Amino acid sequence: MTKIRVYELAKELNITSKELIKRISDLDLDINSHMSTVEKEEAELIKELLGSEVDSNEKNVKEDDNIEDIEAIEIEENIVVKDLAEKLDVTPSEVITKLIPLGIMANQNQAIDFDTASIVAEEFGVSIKPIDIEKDSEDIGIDLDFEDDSKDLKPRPPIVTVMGHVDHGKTSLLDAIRKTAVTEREAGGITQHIGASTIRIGKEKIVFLDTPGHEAFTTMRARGAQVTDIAILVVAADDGVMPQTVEAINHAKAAEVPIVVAINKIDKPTANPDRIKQELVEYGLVSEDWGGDTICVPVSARNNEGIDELLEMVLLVAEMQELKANPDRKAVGIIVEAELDKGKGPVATALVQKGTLRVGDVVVSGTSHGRVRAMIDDKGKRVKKATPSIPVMILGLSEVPEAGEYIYVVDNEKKARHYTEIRKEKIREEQMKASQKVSLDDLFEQIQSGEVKELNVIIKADVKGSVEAVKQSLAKLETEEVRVNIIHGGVGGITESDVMLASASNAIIIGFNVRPTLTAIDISKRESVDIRTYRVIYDAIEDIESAMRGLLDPDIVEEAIGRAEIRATFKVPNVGMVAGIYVLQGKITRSSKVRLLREDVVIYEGDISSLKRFKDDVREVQSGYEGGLSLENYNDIKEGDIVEAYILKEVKR
Ligand SMILES: Nc1nc2c(ncn2[C@@H]2O[C@H](COP(=O)(O)OP(=O)(O)OP(=O)(O)O)[C@@H](O)[C@H]2O)c(=O)[nH]1
Repeated sequence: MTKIRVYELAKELNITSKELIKRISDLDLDINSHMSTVEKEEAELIKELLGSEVDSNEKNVKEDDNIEDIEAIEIEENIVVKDLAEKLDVTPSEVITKLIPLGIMANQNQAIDFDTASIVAEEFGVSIKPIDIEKDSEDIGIDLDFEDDSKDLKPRPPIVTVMGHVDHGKTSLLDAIRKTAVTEREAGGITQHIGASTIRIGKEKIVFLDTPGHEAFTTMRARGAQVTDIAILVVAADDGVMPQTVEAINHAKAAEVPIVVAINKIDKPTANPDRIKQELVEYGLVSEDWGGDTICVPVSARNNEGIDELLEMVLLVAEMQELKANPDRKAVGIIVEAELDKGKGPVATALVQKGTLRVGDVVVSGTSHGRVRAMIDDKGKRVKKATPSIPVMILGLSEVPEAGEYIYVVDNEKKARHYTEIRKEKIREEQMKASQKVSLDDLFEQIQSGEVKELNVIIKADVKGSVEAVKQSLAKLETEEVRVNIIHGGVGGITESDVMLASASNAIIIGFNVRPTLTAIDISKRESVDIRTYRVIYDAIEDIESAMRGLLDPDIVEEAIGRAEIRATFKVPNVGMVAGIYVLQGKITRSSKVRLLREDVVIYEGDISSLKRFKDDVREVQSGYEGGLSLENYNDIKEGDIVEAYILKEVKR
């Protein structure tokens, strides 16, 4: 049932809320006059009963309460008694006294809702109205950040991320870089892990992010922030381009960040830098000495070879990017890491993007705010200020902000608190909007309304051939309204990283004969990323084509009901292979359909032929229990395989 606020109804009737409440109780209706809202029907009834009476009294009311002359004061949805008193220019105890007849025993630090506040305010002859969140957040946005005049811009150090396949030497390279660049003066400092570090080369500085590149990219980009200026792609010269190398390339490309390639481990006898360059061509990275524009530097992180040259190249690329910021203004930065420290309370590392952050500044970041109590740099030193690009750990925040959130300096703590209130509201709105990400189900409407002009797709498959085949077929689906963009294709299961990339790029994920990991499923739900898995390429193409035309049929969708791990296998004469299972999540039922997964690749899809607990046949085995299972006409079951159980349901689109 729809509810109407007493305060709004009073406004409509042109009387005060207090007056309205009094009249409702005079009318002797079965309505609780202390409620801050009434049902819509009740409101209609009240209007009918009071309408004419109110009209004739209108003038008196206005004169009596004398509130029209005073401009309405804006207050938040919930306001602390003390703050309300301040706004009304009375003492907190005066407010508390007015609350008692309303049946509210509050102390000065307790919050009351808007409607109660409006009744109290009227007692003091003041009219209040709720803050216009939309308008206000815009105002505040302008207040927090603004375009700088180009004449105020000064060069700033580049912020660099190191990316690459596992074991290709990301950590070793970062270590080698730090060692090479440590100057005499800094040598005494103990490096502190704050999530990013600054190194000095002559007069220049470079800032390195510690977080593995693609995580830094995706979590931040998913929140709309972009911190990285340049990506160093590490490729081991003895191993070549591997799945995570490709992933890194696609992440950097999606974020439009230039790549400098470090061909690592050239000290190894099996190193073959030319083969790496050859392999990179396939991904659009053509080395300079081969006529392209990708800088490739051979290095050995182990022997400190080529590091100077690599850093020089990074500075060169930075120079071409003309990275600039205005250092003389209120600071704006991005949080790259944050945690709750037992001794220090909430701590967060911020990279200043523009302006200069100083100890004593009042800051807000998402729903966290506070006065900067102290700042610590990556050498563990206390510093008083941080200029553009420079990472510092900040102490003094009210709560742990999220990585990827912006942090702004504001005028005073009151403004900071006010902003966090608005942010909380925004976050609720954003959570609602998250469900508006692209999905096949509503693709057509989104195309029609002009919301989607490009359909971004990530393809994961069990073999490389499928990835290529899908890419080619999808490219043919382009229409005038919508372009199909394959932002990443790779071999293997659907991982957390795929989901984060999809979320950051508003993409859907298509899997062939592969399945998402449990974490990937969790995150996809949180980030509202649409994951579709198929066994046949044709089905996928058909689905996307129909979705683009708004022709998706009512569909049979599957609902995952549980997962179990194969803990042991036994050959049983006349039965075949029987597997000892442990149910990890949900349940496995005798009638459910199942998939057998090996490293997230689907190797069997079908039915269960028997399900047991000890010696007994059972209908289901629940999470946390062991059982035995065999598959219909299938015996290639191995320890470590995963059984995924699901049921099929018909849904209307
Ligand atoms: N020979 C040789 N070995 C290297 C070189 N750089 C790194 N390694 C070795 O390669 C292995 C992996 O190096 P890491 O730096 O841990 O690689 P990583 O990419 O950070 O690995 P993850 O953090 O697991 O993704 C280690 O055993 C290093 O000692 C190099 O230049 N030459």
